[in-house]
Amino acid sequence: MYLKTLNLRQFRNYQNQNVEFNAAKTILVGNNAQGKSNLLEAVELLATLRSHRMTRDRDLVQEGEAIAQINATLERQTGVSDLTLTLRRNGRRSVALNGESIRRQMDFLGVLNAVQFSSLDLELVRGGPEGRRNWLDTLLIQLEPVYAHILQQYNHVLRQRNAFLKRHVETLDATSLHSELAVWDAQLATTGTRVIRRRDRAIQRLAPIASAWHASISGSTEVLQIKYVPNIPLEDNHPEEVQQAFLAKIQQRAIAEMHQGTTLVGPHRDEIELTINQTPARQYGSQGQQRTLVLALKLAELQLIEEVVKEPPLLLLDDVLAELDLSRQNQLLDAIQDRFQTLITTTHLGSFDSQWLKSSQILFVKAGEIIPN
Ligand SMILES: Nc1ncnc2c1ncn2[C@@H]1O[C@H](COP(=O)(O)OP(=O)(O)OP(=O)(O)O)[C@@H](O)[C@H]1O
Repeated sequence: MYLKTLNLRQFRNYQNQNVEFNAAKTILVGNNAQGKSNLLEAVELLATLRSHRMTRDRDLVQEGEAIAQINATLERQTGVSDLTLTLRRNGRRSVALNGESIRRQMDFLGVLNAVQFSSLDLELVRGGPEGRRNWLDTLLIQLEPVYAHILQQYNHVLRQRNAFLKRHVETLDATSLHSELAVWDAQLATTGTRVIRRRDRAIQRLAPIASAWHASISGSTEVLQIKYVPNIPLEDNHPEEVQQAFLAKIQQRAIAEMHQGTTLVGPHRDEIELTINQTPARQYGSQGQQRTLVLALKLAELQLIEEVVKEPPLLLLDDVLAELDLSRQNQLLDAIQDRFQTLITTTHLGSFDSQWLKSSQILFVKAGEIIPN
């Protein structure tokens, strides 16, 4: 797939900016805080309706404005699509495809696919499980857009169950609490099972690809394993069995839940374990080795999305090339070649190979404006 144009209106520090992409690789150059990452973030939003920066919509809308709009034309094997995402300070969003407004956001997801890679991704190794769950969920949204809906339903039930626990844990006796909770338990188990099974399937597919990339980058000296460790024990990926295990665990933890007034069981407490040579990646080795791991994950995401959607997704490289040593840079560049349309941000062109510079479109970014070369 190929992103042909992008228009940003009142988005972050862009007032009204058109960009035409005319090469497989576009390098956005500029000093810090000029708007390079903002542009990549806009593309990420079109692909996933999420931003890895975890910002609220009111931060995406330009200061002093009520509405921001991101518009793009995208060429796919099936034809050209026009995507529009409108963001509002009050958090309400609307999406349109080819000028027609779309009611369900999941019908918008899956039109543009992109893999985003920034230095924040190192948190996948160093940070807590929430970051890894978010990463996997964002990938799943692109592999199966219906997952966005499934996750939303689960989170909705989870919030309501938590609110119920908080409200009633002190006012109801244990028997009434149990019987009322049973309704929420059933819904939590049904929606949660859908989340768990999809996360499991995605990791089953991603893990071998990531391990292969990792072996190739590290010269086979290190073995990367990615393991889905669901909060509900998962014997096999059968819906009834997962659901039963879910309900059994809720029973086990009932006293603790009442004591703490919050839901302690379910995929909001899942972990995705990353190990290198059987040691947790967080504890294993240098920053360089952790970067190799993240690079392997990103290359695996690219490959898996391509396998599933049958077209190469875009790659958004936010200031990461300079953080990789030369050999890893070359591994990445070899893997990309001209197959994946790539948008790259950098503060200086010095770290780029001259072949790359020759074949790339170079755009200068200054204070929310793009100045062509
Ligand atoms: N809602 C907003 N309204 C106006 N300006 C904004 C808004 N959100 C962010 N900005 C501005 O955008 C700029 C940050 O841009 P961005 O994060 O894209 O930086 P960058 O060019 O990628 O640089 P770096 O290398 O530091 O990441 C800052 O000047 C910030 O003040």
